[in-house]
Amino acid sequence: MAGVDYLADERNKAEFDVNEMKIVWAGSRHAFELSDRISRLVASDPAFRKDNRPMLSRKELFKNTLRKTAHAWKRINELRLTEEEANKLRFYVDEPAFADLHWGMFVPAIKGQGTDEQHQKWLPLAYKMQIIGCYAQTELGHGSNVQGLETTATFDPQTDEFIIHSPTLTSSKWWPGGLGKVSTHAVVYARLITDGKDHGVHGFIVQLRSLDDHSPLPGIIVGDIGMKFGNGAYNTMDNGVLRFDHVRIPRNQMLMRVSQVTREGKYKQSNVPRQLVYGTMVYVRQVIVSDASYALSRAVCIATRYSCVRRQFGSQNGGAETQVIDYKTQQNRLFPLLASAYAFRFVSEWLKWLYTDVMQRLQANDFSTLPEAHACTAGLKSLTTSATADGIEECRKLCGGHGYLCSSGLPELFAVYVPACTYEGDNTVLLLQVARFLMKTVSQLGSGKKPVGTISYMEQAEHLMKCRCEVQRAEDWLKPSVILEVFEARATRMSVACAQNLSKFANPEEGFSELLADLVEAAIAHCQLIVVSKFIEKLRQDIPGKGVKQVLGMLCNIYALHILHKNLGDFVSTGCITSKQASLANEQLRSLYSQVRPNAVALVDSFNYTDHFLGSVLGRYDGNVYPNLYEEAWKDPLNDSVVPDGYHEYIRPILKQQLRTARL
Ligand SMILES: CCC/C=C/C(=O)SCCNC(=O)CCNC(=O)[C@H](O)C(C)(C)COP(=O)([O-])OP(=O)([O-])OC[C@H]1O[C@@H](n2cnc3c(N)ncnc32)[C@H](O)[C@@H]1OP(=O)([O-])[O-]
Ligand SMILES: Cc1cc2nc3c(=O)[nH]c(=O)nc-3n(C[C@H](O)[C@H](O)[C@H](O)COP(=O)(O)OP(=O)(O)OC[C@H]3O[C@@H](n4cnc5c(N)ncnc54)[C@H](O)[C@@H]3O)c2cc1C
Repeated sequence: MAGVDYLADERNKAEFDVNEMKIVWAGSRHAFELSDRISRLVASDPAFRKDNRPMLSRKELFKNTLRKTAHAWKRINELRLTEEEANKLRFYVDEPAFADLHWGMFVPAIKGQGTDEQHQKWLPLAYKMQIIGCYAQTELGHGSNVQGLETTATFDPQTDEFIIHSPTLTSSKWWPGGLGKVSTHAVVYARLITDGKDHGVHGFIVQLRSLDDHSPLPGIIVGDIGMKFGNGAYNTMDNGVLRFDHVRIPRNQMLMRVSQVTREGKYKQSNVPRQLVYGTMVYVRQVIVSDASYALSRAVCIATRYSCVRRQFGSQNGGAETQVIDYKTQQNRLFPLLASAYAFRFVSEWLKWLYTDVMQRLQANDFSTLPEAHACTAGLKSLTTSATADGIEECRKLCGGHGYLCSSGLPELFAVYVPACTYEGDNTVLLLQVARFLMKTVSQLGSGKKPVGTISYMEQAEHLMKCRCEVQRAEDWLKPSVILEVFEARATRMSVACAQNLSKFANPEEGFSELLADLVEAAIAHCQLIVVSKFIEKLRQDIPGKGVKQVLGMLCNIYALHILHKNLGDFVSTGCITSKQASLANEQLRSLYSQVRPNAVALVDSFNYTDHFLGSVLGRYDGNVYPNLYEEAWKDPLNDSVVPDGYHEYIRPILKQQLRTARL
């Protein structure tokens, strides 16, 4: 029956204004309207169909992606979309493609590390896509250890050129998205060598392919690195391999904002920190935090709607069975993920602000907030992507058997998403960067250098080391001040314990290596505190709309108390809370689940996702799951014929043989 809303009862239960919540989720009325308009534009365009992806061979899949990307570019130009609108359009097309790296890394690398003259030369070409670029940093032998990269860029003063070379197999560039089959150019990271001296890794703009016939330029070997995890999924992307055999580029193609090589071959450093060479990664990590909230919210939307449709057990006197969402176990698995999606959304908004602020300061030669920006982007990238990858898989399990079908949308979402735990910095490696920042902060306590920003809580380290949680009743756990203090105390105590253990080692690096696992846990505690505190800050703002602030308050408490519950070891062993207070937190959590329950579907409707974007039969807006699931099955190519290909070759002979055996 077309047009029936099977989730209408659920929607009627909502205790808040969904339209206002949509605006809170989008960030502003403008952002909501833009996003709503562009998502509908994409959903209504048959060229952006994506349900057939898992069935396509790699070649068909890739060509399809090229077609869609070209169509998207055509629409962007025809409709004269702004940069913000074009980004949204690519987001809703929902297919990883070379263009993501062109716009997301190649252009930002030139912007961030190039000089004004380089901007003038390269950016107009890139903006018009007259050249297509990628970000070629990682090599076969080294990804995390950027300082260990082996590709060389040797200055030749005779010709005023750099010679780009891959001296070993392990120096082959390996992984860059868009490199394998599409990019005409790349920002290549290579060791700069002048006059026999190695100045470390720097960025260079290198042309890879002819702009006439797309063939690789002389001295360049380039190709795709092969199939990746999952059907469809990230295989739409041409992650590539690249080798250079003494390829010459003009001197002015070294990105020279951070350091320069003069005509005479002298190496000079600008008045800016060397770490700005890593600037593109900071930018992208910030974007990845935002993407985490979208990916998790998408999975949660599917699992929540389906959990309301799905009924199992509990029928009394012939009545309806229980909706699976009403099982406390389902709620205990689902609602913290729902809360996390909102938490990540708000922390990503704050992180975007932090990044913009750092960029403005950099323009004014103020580099003081760079270390904090690095620690926050690295730590939050790690925390949110790990939680999202695990969360998508949990949502799949929350949908029972049907979650395993591609038509649920969850397998592909997981396969596309899970490399986010690795790219832009392996999550453990990034947490260790946060840990270094924490250890440095602890070592400076009492030195007169005040910790600022997200680490300013450490200023109260003396108090936080000995304070006792005041909770006596379950409701006390609803006080933001109580939650903040226990999270601050836990983070401080874990960092200080690591610092104390480190001080037992004569060699600090040796101590750091020995304590890696503890350091990672301290870093996670610090990052979880940031997420909790930014959610609480959000709630201190004026949020209009009936019931909106109240329901967000519930989600904030669910996020914090669930983390507390899952990490009780930390909170209890560091003496931040007692086991009695832990059980009161759990009691409060159960009560919060009951309060959120009637709002669950409305909370996922607030993401405002179209059925096209969700790409899930289980997560359909109208909840009409079963007939569509049934219909979807018949679309599988295996069902094109009643008797499968291979029957005569393989099935029939077995059956015949069994028949003979049976007769014997
Ligand atoms: C969408 C999908 C596309 C995917 C694309 C990709 O994956 S692209 C490929 C993505 N690839 C990756 O993500 C690779 C991951 N690996 C890396 O990012 C780095 O090699 C590293 C950070 C792990 C180590 O760095 P290192 O060997 O230099 O060693 P070190 O630890 O000694 O640090 C020295 C100092 O620099 C500081 N600092 C460091 N980074 C930054 C920064 N970004 N900003 C500012 N500062 C930074 C650090 O705090 C320290 O400061 P201190 O204490 O002296 O004041
Ligand atoms: C889908 C995808 C797309 C990508 N796109 C690009 C791109 O466009 N451009 C680009 O340049 N690169 C790209 N990459 C590469 C990516 O950035 C690297 O794979 C990533 O930075 C991890 O580095 P690695 O592979 O060297 O991992 P490794 O560092 O080899 O990690 C292996 C294991 O060692 C551990 N480990 C490593 N170092 C330490 C340490 N110091 N302490 C403790 N444990 C450690 C890690 O935690 C991990 O468990 C992409 C990768 C993927 C998967």
